[in-house]
Amino acid sequence: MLYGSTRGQAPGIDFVEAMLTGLAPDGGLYVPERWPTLSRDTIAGFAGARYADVAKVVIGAMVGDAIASADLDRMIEAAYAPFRHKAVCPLVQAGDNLFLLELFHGPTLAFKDVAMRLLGQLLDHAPKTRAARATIVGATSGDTGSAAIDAFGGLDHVDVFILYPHGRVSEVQRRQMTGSRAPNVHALAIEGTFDDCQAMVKGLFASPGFREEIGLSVVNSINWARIAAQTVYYFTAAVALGAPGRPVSFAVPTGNFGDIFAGWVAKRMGLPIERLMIGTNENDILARTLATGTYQLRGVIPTTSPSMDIQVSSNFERLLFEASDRDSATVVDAMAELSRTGAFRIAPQALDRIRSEFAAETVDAAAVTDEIAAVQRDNDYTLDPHTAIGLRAARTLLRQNPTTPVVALATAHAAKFPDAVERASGVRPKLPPHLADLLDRPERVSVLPNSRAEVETFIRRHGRVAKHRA
Ligand SMILES: Cc1ncc(COP(=O)(O)O)c(C=O)c1O
Ligand SMILES: N[C@@H](CCOP(=O)(O)O)C(=O)O
Repeated sequence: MLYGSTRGQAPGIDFVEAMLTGLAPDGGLYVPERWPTLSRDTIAGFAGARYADVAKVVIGAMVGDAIASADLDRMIEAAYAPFRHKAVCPLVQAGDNLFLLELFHGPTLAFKDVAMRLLGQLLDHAPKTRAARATIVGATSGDTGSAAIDAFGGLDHVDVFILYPHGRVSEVQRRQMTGSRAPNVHALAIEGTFDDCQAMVKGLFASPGFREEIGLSVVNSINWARIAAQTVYYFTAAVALGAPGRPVSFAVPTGNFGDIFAGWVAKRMGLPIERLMIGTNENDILARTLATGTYQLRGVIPTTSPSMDIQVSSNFERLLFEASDRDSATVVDAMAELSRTGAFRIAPQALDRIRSEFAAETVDAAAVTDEIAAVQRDNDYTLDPHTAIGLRAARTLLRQNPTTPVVALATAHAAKFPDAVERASGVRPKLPPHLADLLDRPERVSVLPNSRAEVETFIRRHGRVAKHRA
């Protein structure tokens, strides 16, 4: 099982190398050279299975022989043990043929835990087997960072640097990052947007020699291992609703396009997914792209769903590669055009393919408020603003086709965004007991300008891995 870059200029490597490398040396994103598939019988066999057991099969197909299966199975068991719900990612009914897939039962209350807990296990295992030490970086609009800090905090051969946009995350998200006492963890508040943070992370990989010097990897969904782990819950949800005998659609609140791309991967592996619905907030580059065929950057607008205040939707590169018959020259040209002009056009055939599998809806702040209020009133269920976007988009899909079940991904616990939720519903959601003292924990954070050079210097100065390697 080998992985190659969407930009076609990096040698094929196995799953573990792809995970440790993060971003390919040519600036592209790793994808399997050949898509693994699961037979109809295998998928049917997931009915009633434990989440971890489904994960062993689905992730195992993507890992190939890069990790001994007994080791992988052990790591998967350990990854999902700390989840607060026995089903790990339970499905709850929200209406006729309408379901919520709760992905927030991990330690930091967002879907990021599902992949990050496993990544923590895999990265802890990999340096021992490949004799490496690692420096992990991540750009976050709040959730990836908290999940990474929780998963990697305290590991002694890994340093973690998380870049978040100063003043643009919720208080709970910020404190989850700045409240860590682990000496290997560094929360960096960058004077810029999430897109600036993500550009800086990508820039660190392009900085001559830096990647090798510090053993750099990244925990965003540009890392293939994140996508692989996020694929599993599409299988468990669809099978619970009758797949493979019955198609299912998904509505996904979307920012960096990682979570919904994992759904596309599940479909490519054999899961009968009818439609993948992109739900966006006012930062609606993906909805505009589907409507016009032009991927065009605009300034980021702060919204009540801050984790999705993203314009540069990194994983769209993977979809573009697939929709363009895996032609890396098309991707290279598009990405060059994007950096030169802030936009690129998608060829008509590729656009048709994308439109045949995906739909998109922009859900503005007023609709988010309505959705939270209505679900609180009608179902006595408290939505977070990101989940409200997914659910609103799911209702649209259901109106178009009431016979196919639609699953909306519930990507965060309402308590991560208590102010927006209380304003909409009148209910102030409480943090679960393990985070009850979060707002009293002392904070540790470094505020840095939007400058790659300054971040690079900070990592060299504060990273134990960097010092060890020097
Ligand atoms: C709570 C929440 N929902 C949805 C998303 C969107 O996910 P993705 O970036 O994978 O599209 C994010 C992060 O981007 C998030 O943190
Ligand atoms: N919403 C994310 C943004 C980064 O997304 P990722 O899935 O690519 O890590 C966050 O909360 O950090």
